[in-house]
Amino acid sequence: MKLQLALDLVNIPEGIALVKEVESYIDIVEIGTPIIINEGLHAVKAMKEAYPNLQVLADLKIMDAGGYEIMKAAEAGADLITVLGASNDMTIKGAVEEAKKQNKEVLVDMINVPNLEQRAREVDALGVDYICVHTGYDLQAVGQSPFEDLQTIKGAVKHAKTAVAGGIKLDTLPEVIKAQPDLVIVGGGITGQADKAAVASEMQRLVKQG
Ligand SMILES: O=C([C@H](O)CO)[C@H](O)[C@H](O)COP(=O)(O)O
Repeated sequence: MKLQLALDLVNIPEGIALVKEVESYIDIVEIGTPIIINEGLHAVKAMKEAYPNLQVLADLKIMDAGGYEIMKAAEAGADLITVLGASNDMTIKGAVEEAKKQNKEVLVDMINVPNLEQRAREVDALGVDYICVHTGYDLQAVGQSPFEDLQTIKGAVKHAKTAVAGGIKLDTLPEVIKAQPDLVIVGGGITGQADKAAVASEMQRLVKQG
């Protein structure tokens, strides 16, 4: 099981400084969609240059032009790139094909997919690397969480690795780990804490313990 730190509400220098505090406790650093909107793929390039030993995920949430957008993120140094589960199969196929060419991984974000179990099976058959259940900020704000969705896809996905994101904190991490995802994604649960290193270190301990 791996731990991914999601950076969303910082600029490039703030993100690089934040990762310095938790570098040894995380496997993957995510350049979140808000950062990419603000800074472009330069943020991915800057993070990879600053931390060549960490994997960098570009949260592009690709919805169309799968192959082209994967190619651009790969050029910037991303190791993993997100594509939306709600996009067309042709988009996901194009993304997977290009990612394989570039030796990169595709994480399909199932945010707002209504027929989760069926779509997870379909996406799994397209050869993606990860399928991720995700409760976004707007649904977290009305009390939703991704925990039940994780159970749903665990029963449906046979080939891809599974991932979970959306409001995970230190106190809810044990419940998440029980469902045995391959990847746990945490944003505010680390970035919003006063002692980020202490929280990330404890999260790493729990994740490694499985
Ligand atoms: O993907 C995310 C969100 O849609 C904003 O882009 C976040 O990175 C993801 O939800 C993890 O962050 P937290 O919910 O703060 O853990």
